Amino acid sequence: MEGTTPESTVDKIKEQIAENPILLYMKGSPKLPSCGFSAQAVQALMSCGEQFAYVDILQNPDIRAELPKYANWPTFPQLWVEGELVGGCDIIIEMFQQNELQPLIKEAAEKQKSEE
Ligand SMILES: N[C@@H](CCC(=O)N[C@@H](CS)C(=O)NCC(=O)O)C(=O)O
Ligand code: FES
Repeated sequence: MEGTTPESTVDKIKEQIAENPILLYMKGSPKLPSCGFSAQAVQALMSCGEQFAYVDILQNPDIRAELPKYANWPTFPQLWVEGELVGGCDIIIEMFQQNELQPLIKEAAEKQKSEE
């Protein structure tokens, strides 16, 4: 993309994280994930029953390059809730199995609804 700098990409990332209380950076889309790790994360997240935003990092190579540095997390998927990195696929699945994911997601979704 013309005029894209690492700084402008980080600004874009910060904006996405600030504006979307439940945000999944993934490969592909929730309907058509391009990787098994992203597919697993989507499945766990969808089973929480709330809407979430996503960014397909395969369509956004600048974000793919900069987010791991910004997040200090090397891989995708990355789940961000209320401005904070929750983790990748393993953590999402682990939290889901421990029944910790749903309350986190529900709370973020409730907060957003009450602000609308
Ligand atoms: N164990 C990881 C699996 C994710 C993973 O290994 N992702 C790799 C392959 S999809 C990745 O994002 N590599 C960097 C890249 O493709 O930009 C997790 O818990 O999320
Ligand atoms: S794209 Fe190959 S492991 Fe995710």
